[in-house]
Amino acid sequence: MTHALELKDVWLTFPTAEGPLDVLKGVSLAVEPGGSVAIVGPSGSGKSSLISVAAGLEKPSRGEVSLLGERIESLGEDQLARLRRGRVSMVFQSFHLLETMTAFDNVRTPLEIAGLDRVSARANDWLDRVGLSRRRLHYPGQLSGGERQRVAVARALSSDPALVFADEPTGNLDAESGRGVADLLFDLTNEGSTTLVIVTHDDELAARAARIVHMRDGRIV
Ligand SMILES: Nc1ncnc2c1ncn2[C@@H]1O[C@H](COP(=O)(O)OP(=O)(O)OP(=O)(O)O)[C@@H](O)[C@H]1O
Repeated sequence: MTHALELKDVWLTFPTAEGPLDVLKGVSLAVEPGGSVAIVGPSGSGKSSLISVAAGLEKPSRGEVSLLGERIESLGEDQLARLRRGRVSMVFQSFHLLETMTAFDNVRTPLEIAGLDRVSARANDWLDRVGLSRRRLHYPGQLSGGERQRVAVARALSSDPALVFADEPTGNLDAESGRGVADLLFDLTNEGSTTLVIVTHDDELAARAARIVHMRDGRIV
């Protein structure tokens, strides 16, 4: 595999009442395995759209998307799920934890679904690494924002994925817990061979990535 992620002339167009709206306008991007890339740009410039298309959450209207060496734009849901399972993870601004599950189960369940071994030991180990071993049996509603995001980071990284997409992972956190979550994301992905693609408004956070990609009006500039 030469690239962890490759986009070639990707367009994303939505129908709107005023006619078609081009949200991505011919974006090309190649990310080497093991690196980190920050995507920055003004609000509405297409950063979240880019990450959604790159992660396979949204189909491009035109262009090619390769994830871990495989073209994904014409894959069905099941094929895409199989490709991503345990190898591609997401961290969202709003955490996306399952409220009815403990922190431990939020981390363990995806590992089980991915068919990995030692799922309980891994979940405990990762909760420990993010500093939450004493909160394993707490539900998301019993955790602070920073703690919730640390559970989400443990969940994202516990499968030892090849690629992690993080969309404004510190956007809902105060400066101090944001810094803690950013430290974890960068340190823990650097430790392994995980590629990190992070969307952020925060220049300090972006500066920690090996490479910064600037977006403006649906294009990389
Ligand atoms: N489903 C949709 N239908 C129509 N327009 C959309 C849709 N999704 C996104 N857009 C538009 O696409 C543009 C880019 O949105 P996107 O969320 O990718 O920007 P962003 O750079 O991530 O912004 P922010 O930093 O504010 O999160 C915006 O103008 C948005 O309104």
